[in-house]
Amino acid sequence: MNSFPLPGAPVFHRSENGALMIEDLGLDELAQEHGTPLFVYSQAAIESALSAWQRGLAGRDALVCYAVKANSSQAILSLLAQAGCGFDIVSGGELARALAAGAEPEKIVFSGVGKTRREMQAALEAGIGCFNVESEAELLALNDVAAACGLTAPVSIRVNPDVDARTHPYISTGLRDNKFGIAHDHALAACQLAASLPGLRVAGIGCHIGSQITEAAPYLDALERVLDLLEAIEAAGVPLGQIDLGGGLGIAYADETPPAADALCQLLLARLDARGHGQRRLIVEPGRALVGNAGVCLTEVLYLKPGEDKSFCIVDAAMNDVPRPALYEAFHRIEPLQAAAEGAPGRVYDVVGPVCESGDWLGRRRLLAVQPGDRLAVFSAGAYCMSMASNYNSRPRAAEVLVSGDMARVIRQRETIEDLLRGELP
Ligand SMILES: Cc1ncc(COP(=O)(O)O)c(C=O)c1O
Ligand SMILES: N[C@@H](CCCC[NH3+])C(=O)O
Repeated sequence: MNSFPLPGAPVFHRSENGALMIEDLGLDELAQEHGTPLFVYSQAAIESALSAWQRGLAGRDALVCYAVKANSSQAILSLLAQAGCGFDIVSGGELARALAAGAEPEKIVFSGVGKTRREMQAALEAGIGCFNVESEAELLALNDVAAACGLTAPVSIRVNPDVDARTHPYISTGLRDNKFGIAHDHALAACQLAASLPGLRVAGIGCHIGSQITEAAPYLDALERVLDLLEAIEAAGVPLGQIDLGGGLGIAYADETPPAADALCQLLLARLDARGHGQRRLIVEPGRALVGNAGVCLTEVLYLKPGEDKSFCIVDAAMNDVPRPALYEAFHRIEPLQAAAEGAPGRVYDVVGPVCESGDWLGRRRLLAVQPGDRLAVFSAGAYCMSMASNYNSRPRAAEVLVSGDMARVIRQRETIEDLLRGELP
């Protein structure tokens, strides 16, 4: 596995003496200064990922709405907002985070199958750009809330196009038996219902077929199906303005070769043009592709437990910090922060955390030449790690640092024991 380029290269690279670097800073120095486990992100990597989408969509009526769930830290949201990005939110909490980070309300879209009336009201009052509605029952509830507030809710119907995104079953969302979206066959009725409700304004149609998608084909299939529907719905008398193609573009955790964002956008735009829809407003909702390979989780080796059949490298980060391996058996590359001495003996380890679960592993069968006290980087930890981190085993959540060039700043303090106990009553 280690013959592939480092995820996030060239932002992540090794110096001449073998130290692992993020931009112009040594990761080991950052780990020593701020302690471990520690998430470290590159501002340049996030900005360059966003500009690939913006480049691919340049000259069009298009908006990139970052899926906040991938990493919802305030500093990351604000740097994306400053770069002109919109946001895809799925809760009142994400709405508050996006607004606090300086998001323009009209560049916010609200997805999710279970929006509460309270969340709908907050988003309406904030003046968000669109609600991506996932059921007829939700249309009725949103209409009630809008009427009660004296406002009109812009809605886009999220359809389930029944397309196989060819990704892990837990992160596939566009198949008929997933809970997401309005079934293809019900989309016309849903649009007609929305158009008949006085509190709603039909703004468009969309889909989101899954996450960590590494090919363009499922996107093109979904686009074709959405366009077929859009044409049928408009022919039936409901004009639909925009198309939202959701998020889902994958990243290279190992040897995956997902299309580049600008290339994918060009393919999608060419297909829209070919079908005569090139003038329509297009929204995309990437999450992982903007931040996933911009971050690492640094961890220190606590103990080695060599064995005849299996050896364990026990580190101070765990499934509560980097949950993806436990949840999806996901692969994250793991590298020592300092190069091993020439000829140092290596051993094949399972890299595991201190949490009391056999599922608490970060990497399996990794060849490492390490000693207790050495530090490691878990790569591709910018997306769906900190935002899914928990306090399981009463472990305070890690700190986060954002690097730009040779500057580093703490963007989230390490949680304390007081934080853990806050709000609890004896
Ligand atoms: C509606 C919606 N939009 C966007 C995303 C972002 O997905 P990804 O991080 O795979 O780009 C998700 C999560 O899968 C989602 O559910
Ligand atoms: N949490 C998933 C992605 C979920 C996308 C949300 N619909 C992951 O880590 O890969």
